[in-house]
Amino acid sequence: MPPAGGAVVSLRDVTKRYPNGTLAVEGLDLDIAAGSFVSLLGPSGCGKSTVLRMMAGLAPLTAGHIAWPQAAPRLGFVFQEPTLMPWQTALDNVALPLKLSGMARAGRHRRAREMLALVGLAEAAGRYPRELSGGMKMRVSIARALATEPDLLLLDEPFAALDEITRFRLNNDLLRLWEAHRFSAVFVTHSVFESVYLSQRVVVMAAGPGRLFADLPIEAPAARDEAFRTSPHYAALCRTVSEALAGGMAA
Ligand SMILES: Nc1ncnc2c1ncn2[C@@H]1O[C@H](COP(=O)(O)OP(=O)(O)OP(=O)(O)O)[C@@H](O)[C@H]1O
Repeated sequence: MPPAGGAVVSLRDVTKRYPNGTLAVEGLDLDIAAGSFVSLLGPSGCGKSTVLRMMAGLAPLTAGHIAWPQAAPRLGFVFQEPTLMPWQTALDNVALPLKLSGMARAGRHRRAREMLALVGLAEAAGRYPRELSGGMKMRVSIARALATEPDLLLLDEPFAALDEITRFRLNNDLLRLWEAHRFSAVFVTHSVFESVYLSQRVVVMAAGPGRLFADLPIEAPAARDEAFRTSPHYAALCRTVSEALAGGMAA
């Protein structure tokens, strides 16, 4: 099967077996439409992180292939832990990927300041990670991932360790960033509520081995806000996704 038209990435019959014999993912076909926000949802161990890591080139495939229809797409990765360098300021942490790509100091600092402003941390540029809250550290991590203007942003449960209020706020911030910049996003989560709130599409995976169980479009208003979060429509969508997840867990 060729890559789907308009896809930023296409996985075809992708299988991953780890060296210890664990079959983490088997026969996965998945196309991510350019500019879309897709959540990967599923029980612990169903292979969500493995899929993301294979897309990022951090884990080799055992079989199948991953096609990138657009030449040399830029990728950004946001991990569950913010993974900031403790001895560098927020500004230098955000500027790091730009430094690695060879951008001169003045240019990368200018860009890093813009990115920190985008995530609401303009005032914290000179602070070290130990001086930032968990939510602020995650904002720095997102700013760092966006600094290289990625075509595809891969997020692996970025908000799982945060309290609910911070999580809701960062959900909104991430959506605003996505609306403004329209990068493609693949967001791994355990949370039905988060997946429905953020996504245009929720891909439910089942375990043993990891595979695609359900593929659900989320037909909801373009503006996702607190009114949407408390609407009957949101509740109904969450119920549908929740039932698919229960089916995937029983499968
Ligand atoms: N480096 C590794 N070596 C061996 N097995 C691994 C490795 N990484 C993951 N696995 C196994 O592969 C399977 C899929 O793991 P993965 O982390 O992709 O799942 P997940 O759905 O992201 O889980 P979680 O939601 O708990 O993070 C699990 O059985 C896990 O134990």
